[in-house]
Amino acid sequence: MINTDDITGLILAGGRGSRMGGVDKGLQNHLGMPLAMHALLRLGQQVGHLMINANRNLGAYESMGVPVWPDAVSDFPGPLAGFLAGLERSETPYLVTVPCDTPNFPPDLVQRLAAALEAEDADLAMAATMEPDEGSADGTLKVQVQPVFCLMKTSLMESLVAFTQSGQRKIDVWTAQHRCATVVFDNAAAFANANTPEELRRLQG
Ligand SMILES: Nc1nc2c(ncn2[C@@H]2O[C@H](COP(=O)(O)OP(=O)(O)OP(=O)(O)O)[C@@H](O)[C@H]2O)c(=O)[nH]1
Ligand SMILES: [Mg+2]
Repeated sequence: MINTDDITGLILAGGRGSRMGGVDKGLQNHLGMPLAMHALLRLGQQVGHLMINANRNLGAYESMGVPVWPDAVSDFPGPLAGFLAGLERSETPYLVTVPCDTPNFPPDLVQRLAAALEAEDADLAMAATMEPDEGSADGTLKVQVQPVFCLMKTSLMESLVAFTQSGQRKIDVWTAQHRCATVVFDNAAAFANANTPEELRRLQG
């Protein structure tokens, strides 16, 4: 069994927040706390170590009490830059990522990803939900991967360095290079994320 103490949890807060008007999304207030703090408290119940990946307002993130690491690569190349910062800095055999804009992610996220990774002898495990298949008229559901909810072996660092250095940035292209487990969570609403001010308001009921 994977021990929680062998897992570092990484909050991904390094994006541009362009759909929210370019604000630093992790610092936006949600029910009295910054969004990133919600993620930190929720993930803190599930892992032994925590860190934040952010590229702006580093002092504000540092005041949340865990190490903060910016992307090593500049120019906001996407979430994989956050994965890389986490892999470079974590001192445990496993790293799990969650985005800062999804405050209600499942409390058993890490436990289920870890169980699947072990059971399938995989290198990575990603969350997924069942979502309406837009190509079909009869309400068929299809598996929608949630790739920023990802548990991975930290030994994947060299692979990700090579991948990003070759100029690639798509998560699914990188994860497809490795043995990957997928865990479907029934509660799709738990993965509702705030990309726009309106979506953030909706999460506040
Ligand atoms: N480190 C890092 N993280 C990123 C980058 N781009 C996106 N992310 C993170 O990846 C997760 C999912 O990204 P989005 O929800 O699209 O967030 P975003 O990029 O801030 O927002 P948009 O600019 O509106 O797409 C969020 O947790 C972001 O913080 C990046 O260039 N570097
Ligand atoms: Mg998002």
